[in-house]
Amino acid sequence: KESRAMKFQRQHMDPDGHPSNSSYCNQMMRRRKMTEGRCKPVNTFVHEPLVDVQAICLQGNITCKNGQPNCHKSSSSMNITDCRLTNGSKYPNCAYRTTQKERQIIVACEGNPYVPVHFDASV
Ligand SMILES: Nc1ncnc2c1ncn2[C@@H]1O[C@H](C(=O)NS(=O)(=O)C[C@H]2[C@@H](O)[C@H](n3ccc(=O)[nH]c3=O)O[C@@H]2CO)[C@@H](O)[C@H]1O
Repeated sequence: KESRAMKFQRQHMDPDGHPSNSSYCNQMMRRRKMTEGRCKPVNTFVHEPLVDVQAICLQGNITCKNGQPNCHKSSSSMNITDCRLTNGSKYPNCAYRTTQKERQIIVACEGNPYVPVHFDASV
């Protein structure tokens, strides 16, 4: 069974990648298995070393969107790509808009070791 930490990495980590073109999201959402059964509407990939994203959990606690207190915001902005389902998209042909951004990211951390398990938002 896939751990929550490994699920976070599958869904959100792409340290060596970057959207070279507009099909980055179409390819990566399939490759990382987020278009099975349904097209995941929104997903962010982070183009930073895993250790830097794991270090976010050491930042001060902030409240997550779901009200839990185990979220943390990165101290600096990070290279990310937002993938957002387009209006004309029809399952199983999940069509995404690829947008590259530099944003601080907010993740939820859990467990021992205390690591990212959920991507909350970018700001
Ligand atoms: N505090 C917590 N502590 C621990 N666990 C927590 C906590 N909160 C939730 N989980 C868990 O995480 C799991 C999960 O998949 N949550 S999810 O909201 O659907 C993820 C969002 C995110 O993947 C994506 N998104 C969204 C915005 C953006 O900029 N970029 C971007 O990628 O869209 C998704 C939907 O918004 C679920 O099992 C829930 O129980």
